[in-house]
Amino acid sequence: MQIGMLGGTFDPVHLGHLRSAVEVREALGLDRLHMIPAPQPPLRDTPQVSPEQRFELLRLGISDTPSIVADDRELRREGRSYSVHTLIELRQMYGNSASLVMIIGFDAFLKLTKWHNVKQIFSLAHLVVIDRPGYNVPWPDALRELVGDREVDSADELKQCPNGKVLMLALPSMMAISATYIRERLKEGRSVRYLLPEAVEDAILRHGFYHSDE
Ligand SMILES: Nc1ncnc2c1ncn2[C@@H]1O[C@H](COP(=O)(O)OP(=O)(O)OP(=O)(O)O)[C@@H](O)[C@H]1O
Ligand SMILES: O=C(O)c1ccc[n+]([C@@H]2O[C@H](COP(=O)([O-])O)[C@@H](O)[C@H]2O)c1
Repeated sequence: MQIGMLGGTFDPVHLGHLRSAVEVREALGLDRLHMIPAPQPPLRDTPQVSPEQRFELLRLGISDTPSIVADDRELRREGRSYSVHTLIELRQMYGNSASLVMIIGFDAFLKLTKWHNVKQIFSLAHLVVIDRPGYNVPWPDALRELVGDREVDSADELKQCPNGKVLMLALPSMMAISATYIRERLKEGRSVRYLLPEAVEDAILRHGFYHSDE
């Protein structure tokens, strides 16, 4: 069995996240992909839109996409949303023989050396890094050292052991969409149509999320 985890602030979830989730699940042949909102993302300010509201937007966005689930497990934990704790829970849930894959975009990968107990992450899961437009930069030395000889060339190699490998993955449809761009446009009262699922856009406009108070 092969299980994926795609964590995020999802403030809000957008088509860059969702299309990546569909393509990465297909590319790796994942049996299930958990999309997990972080209530208190460790390396940034806690968003104004609450964890429950961001989870609800994610749930609306995923709708009934096969094998992709909105997972609220981090909402049930106190404190900073450290991925290592989430991976421990998923490992307990799926057992030691499942191949567990943590998926992050290249922008998040560039900060990986700052993550909590990052070496333990490799004892729990593989890491798959997906390309993100605008982030074609060289790896810092500390990151190269952390990855060491864990890098593999193909998705098949992730199936041969439960954890510890790193795969850099270019997906066919990279999207230059970010939540920052969406928040900025909403603040300016501009259209966000086709950047996120219609149901998510409708809910954001109905609740008045991200609009300017001035
Ligand atoms: N357009 C995209 N293509 C590929 N990966 C993405 C894309 N947008 C976000 N990701 C990845 O999804 C994960 C969660 O992203 P996050 O919720 O922080 O969204 P974001 O758009 O980067 O948000 P923000 O603009 O607020 O920083 C991260 O690993 C990030 O790298
Ligand atoms: O565990 C950590 O130390 C850690 C540090 C930074 C980010 N993360 C996780 O990485 C995911 C993407 O984070 P972000 O800030 O890019 O939205 C999200 O699930 C975070 O909880 C985790």
